[in-house]
Amino acid sequence: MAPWGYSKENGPATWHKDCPIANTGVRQSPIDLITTGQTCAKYDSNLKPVIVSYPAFSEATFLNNGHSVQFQPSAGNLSELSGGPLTKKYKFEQFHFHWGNNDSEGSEHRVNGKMYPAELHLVHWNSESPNFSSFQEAVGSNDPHALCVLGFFLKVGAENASLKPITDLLSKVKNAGSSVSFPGKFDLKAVLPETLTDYYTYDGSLTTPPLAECVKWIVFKEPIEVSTAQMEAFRAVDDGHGKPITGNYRPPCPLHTRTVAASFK
Ligand SMILES: Cc1ccnc(S(N)(=O)=O)n1
Ligand SMILES: [Zn+2]
Repeated sequence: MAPWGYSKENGPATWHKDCPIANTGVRQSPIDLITTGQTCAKYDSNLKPVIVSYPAFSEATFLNNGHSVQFQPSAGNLSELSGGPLTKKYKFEQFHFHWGNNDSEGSEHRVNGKMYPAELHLVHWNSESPNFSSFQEAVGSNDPHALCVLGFFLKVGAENASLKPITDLLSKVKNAGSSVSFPGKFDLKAVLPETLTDYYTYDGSLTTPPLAECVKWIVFKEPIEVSTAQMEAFRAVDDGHGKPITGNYRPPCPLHTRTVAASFK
């Protein structure tokens, strides 16, 4: 079968052929984050701020893998995540983005049905587990919280100077399969809001194949601003079939018996 993607022929509605869990899973991601009514996110006063320790990365690869662009530091990176709903320390693996071809679509998670133009995912794996010692092993571990992904919505506004080194590099990885070694240092901490206190959290999955149900999701309420030009730079990245990646986001999945917790009222 052709590798998965986001076109009619290989998009989310076809993924079940290679990944049955797409249709049979009961904790699939993304979801629509509902804030009022019956199945809405429930305030949990025990939820603490998320703590990130992200020393500036000095060595990383920026890759267009045909379905997203990802920033992956070398194995030696010491970036860590803890706090929030987590009971363990997680190691940073990579970050990547999901976006649409216009400002009314692009994010994977939605808030009361609203999509943002893009969503940033910071992927981490539990570095304290006795059952695995790498990201790939974590994905295959069946541990319900092997991974933790931080999701940040992007909205159009002022230019984001902290993300500029990334958006300026997009033209260098226009072709699918192309990658560049990231020039100089990148300060991911500067991209994020100061305080990581207001978020939704729930048990879910990877949003692309293998769709493994091993992710503790933490989706932050406050969007990050980027300029129209920065959004346009994402929309010029190609998918390997001579077309721009137009909408690399999976539609929302059923909540089933899950509940969503909110760290804020
Ligand atoms: C690294 C990775 C693989 C698959 N899916 C995801 S995602 N979109 O759930 O963060 N991340
Ligand atoms: Zn993602």
